[in-house]
Amino acid sequence: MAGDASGIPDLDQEKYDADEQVKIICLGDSAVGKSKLMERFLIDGYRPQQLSTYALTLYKYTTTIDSKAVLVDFWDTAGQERFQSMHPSYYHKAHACIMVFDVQRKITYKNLTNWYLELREYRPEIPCVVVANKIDADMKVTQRNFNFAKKQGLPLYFVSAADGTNVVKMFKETIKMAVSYKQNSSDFMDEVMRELENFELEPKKDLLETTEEELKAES
Ligand SMILES: Nc1nc2c(ncn2[C@@H]2O[C@H](COP(=O)(O)OP(=O)(O)OP(=O)(O)O)[C@@H](O)[C@H]2O)c(=O)[nH]1
Ligand SMILES: [Mg+2]
Repeated sequence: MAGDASGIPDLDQEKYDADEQVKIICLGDSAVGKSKLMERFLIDGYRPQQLSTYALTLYKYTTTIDSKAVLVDFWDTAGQERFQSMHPSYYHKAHACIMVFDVQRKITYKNLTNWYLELREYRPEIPCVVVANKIDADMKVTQRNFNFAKKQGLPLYFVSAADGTNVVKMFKETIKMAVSYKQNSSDFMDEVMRELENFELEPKKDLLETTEEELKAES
């Protein structure tokens, strides 16, 4: 979307208006349905912003939590299997992670271990949810035990991007966790970032005024 007359892009204006801003990343093998899940959730206020034609899509979403305006940046990537791992900047300052596997392909479940290890290398404490996608293809899978989530103490959601089952619930709960993490995290770097964000510059003294006063004082 084009910027307004003052030349300030809309996205910056949104950032300015928000009380809180969080970044949520999405991990998982190729074709597990990461992008389809985002599209399903954002279908009403859908505004993808293609930062790179190659690997990264950034989705903006605004919502209200406890009467505060929250701006969510969802980060989605493509073709991850080609890289085996993500660039560190993908994890940088993320406040929550959605880790997706495809209930129809066992290997995508097995690979969660690798994704999780990498996530924890960069973001040891952020909330992470495990998402079993494509349950529309076989509802029986919801009876199966997917121990990875239980073992790691992570919430598990059975969802379908195709028919929408649990998609809104999963995203809304993840956003809440991200906001709560951002506000309460005891991670040192996060605390520094929080301080910097809340830091307001003192009104600058008019330089000319100062000079005149100083001149008077001197004379
Ligand atoms: N049956 C079914 N198919 C799905 C579902 N979600 C995604 N798909 C299909 O799975 C394929 C991959 O979905 P994407 O969302 O592109 O997967 P991705 O994880 O973003 O893949 P990359 O961008 O390559 O990392 C597409 O053909 C989708 O139509 C679902 O809930 N049910
Ligand atoms: Mg994708």
